[in-house]
Amino acid sequence: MGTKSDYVLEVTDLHKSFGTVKAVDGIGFAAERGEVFTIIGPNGAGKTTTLEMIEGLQKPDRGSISILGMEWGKDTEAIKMKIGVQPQSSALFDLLTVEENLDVFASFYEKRRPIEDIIEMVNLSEHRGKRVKTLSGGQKQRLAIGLSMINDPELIFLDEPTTGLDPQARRNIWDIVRKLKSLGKTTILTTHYMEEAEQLSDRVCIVDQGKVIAIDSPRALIGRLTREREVRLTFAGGAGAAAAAEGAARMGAAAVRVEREQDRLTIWTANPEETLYALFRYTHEEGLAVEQVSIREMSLEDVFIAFTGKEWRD
Ligand SMILES: Nc1ncnc2c1ncn2[C@@H]1O[C@H](COP(=O)(O)OP(=O)(O)OP(=O)(O)O)[C@@H](O)[C@H]1O
Repeated sequence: MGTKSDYVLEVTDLHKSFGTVKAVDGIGFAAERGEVFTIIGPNGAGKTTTLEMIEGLQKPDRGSISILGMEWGKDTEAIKMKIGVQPQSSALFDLLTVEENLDVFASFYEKRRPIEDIIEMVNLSEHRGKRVKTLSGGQKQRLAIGLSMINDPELIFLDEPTTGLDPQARRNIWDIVRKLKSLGKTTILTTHYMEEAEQLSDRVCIVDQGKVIAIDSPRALIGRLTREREVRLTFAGGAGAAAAAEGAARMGAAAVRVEREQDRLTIWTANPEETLYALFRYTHEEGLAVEQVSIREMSLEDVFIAFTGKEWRD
């Protein structure tokens, strides 16, 4: 982590307005070589506009973008050789086969990754001779990612590669992102799926209203949340047993808040272990049977809600 030369992409104070709408309002970040860097944010946060400026498709009103030390305008052709942008599915040639699509895209570049390699990497060996129009949504997305790799780029942009795919198809795409990482590629990802961001990202950048709200690893972001955990218990003895345990839980020093609904007890505590230890000692002494117990882990979704004040929806 850290020295300036490790940055593959540096974005500084980026601005872009459409009329009175400030789509991007001072966004800055730097992505390190080999990491999966994910931008998440609510609809309209400015993710696509940011990516399109980085990809050279839109011109910023203000701010700078450095890609492998190069700049759009000065080093345009050189940048194009070094980056890979996943095309929209609609940009694929429907009547051509998987292999023919790769051939066409390959013809745009001098430096190429062998097509054989790519087909294997995106797991399309069995479908190489099929026309694009006969492929499933997930297969098309895999081909699109394959096309972004055709020039063997160092930096790859995947804009919502799994949107609309079923869970298995999404996981197949995750495998490809992990393979890219194992090859040492840097991936800039956007997604609407929190679980995906949490699973795949080395670092996550939360964007809201054109601004960066937080950047860190999923673990570190979750760690910034309050340390309280939610502990839930149900009791075989029903509401009476839960009420007795509720009294005991309220006596415990670690519990911040206790709620009971029928036979279910919910305790918010900064120290779940201590809380449970004290509570189990009590239930054991009183002969109360605990039926179920769980501690809810904080997720990236909780982080998102805490930082943006907005509910998340897939
Ligand atoms: N070409 C344009 N003309 C006018 N307004 C635009 C244009 N492109 C984007 N905007 C506005 O800029 C804001 C940011 O849009 P952007 O598409 O970058 O957000 P996003 O985070 O990618 O959203 P989503 O998650 O819905 O894809 C929105 O308010 C959007 O309506």
